[in-house]
Amino acid sequence: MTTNVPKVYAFHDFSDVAIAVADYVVYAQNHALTVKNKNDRKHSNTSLNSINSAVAAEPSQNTIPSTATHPVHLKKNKSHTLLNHGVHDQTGNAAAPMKNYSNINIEREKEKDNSRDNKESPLNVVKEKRFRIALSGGSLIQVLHEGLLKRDDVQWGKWDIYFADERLVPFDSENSNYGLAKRKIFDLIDTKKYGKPKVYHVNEKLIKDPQECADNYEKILIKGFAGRDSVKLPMFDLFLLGCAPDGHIASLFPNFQETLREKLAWVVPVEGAPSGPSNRISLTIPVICHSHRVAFVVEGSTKAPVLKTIMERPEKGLPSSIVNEGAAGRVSWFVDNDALSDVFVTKKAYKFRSAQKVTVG
Ligand SMILES: O=C(O)[C@H](O)[C@@H](O)[C@H](O)[C@H](O)COP(=O)(O)O
Repeated sequence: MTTNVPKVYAFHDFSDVAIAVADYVVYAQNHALTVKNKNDRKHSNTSLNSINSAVAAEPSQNTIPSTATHPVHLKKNKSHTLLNHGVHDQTGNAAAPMKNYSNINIEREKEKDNSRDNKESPLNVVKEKRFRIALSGGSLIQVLHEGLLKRDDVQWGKWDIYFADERLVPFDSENSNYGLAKRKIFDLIDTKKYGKPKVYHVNEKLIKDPQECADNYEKILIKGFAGRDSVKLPMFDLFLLGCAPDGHIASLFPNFQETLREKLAWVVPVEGAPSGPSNRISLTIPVICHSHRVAFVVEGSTKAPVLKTIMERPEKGLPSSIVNEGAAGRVSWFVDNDALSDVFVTKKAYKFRSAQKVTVG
């Protein structure tokens, strides 16, 4: 694999991380809610070839079916990998392998953007824009709690919030990502003042069946992203990820090669997770890498060893290294100094982009 070095913003402590992440989120929000021109998406260069080459010990796979307008598994088997199952379009017809998937996708995005630019007045565009964000669980929720809730420029009413992953436990469990985000963020928003975000979580009734739950959540994403414009992959304005000491991001674990190699599904079931609740669902690497921006938020000394591997040994193919490669140029890391101790990487000072003009780190 080639080495793509992401931007790494270093901070003194957790509070500084929270302040900067909130600023970055608001910046992404403002960008998403403002008129875009066609050049805004020119960096939508998700490279499945890069992703392929970044997945350890996996032969390169360039030929991907392209006829379907959204994920193509009507009813999936446990394995979604391209080599293991038939591929169908929306009508259930077999789809023949065609040209390079990512190029077609980029062309379609460009065409759509051009046609939007031509047809819609700026006023209409602004009215219809929504900020689409994916959240992970874990300490990220506390970071957002501390950073976002005290700001008065978060347009919550224009947010569509999805989850990067979910642990398949009841929502009132302390392990539920949605449950945690609800208690720590959604329930605390002054909705009279800022509006109410649309929150898309898994169907709690399906938590006993990871495959069904993943399929159902994928349908929710398809409805949200492909309802108006058919798309091959959803494009989040911002995808927020943590990284666990064992290297997992969302619920994509190192050595779970089948889920890491997934090319077609937007959401996969995960069973037998080595840490935390065993059954989960997760958005996939192609979805993460297709996002307009990806930000990792990592704090604490327990993360230092894994960060060293991610930053210094990308060839190991940890999930975050795959994202650093697959979304190259759109990835930022917000990390405190404890997590960066002993990591050889160029650290940047974060420059505030939204209303405030402060520099921390
Ligand atoms: O459900 C999950 O397991 C999370 O989405 C997961 O990917 C999380 O982001 C990391 O485990 C980091 O969590 P911490 O920041 O709490 O270490």
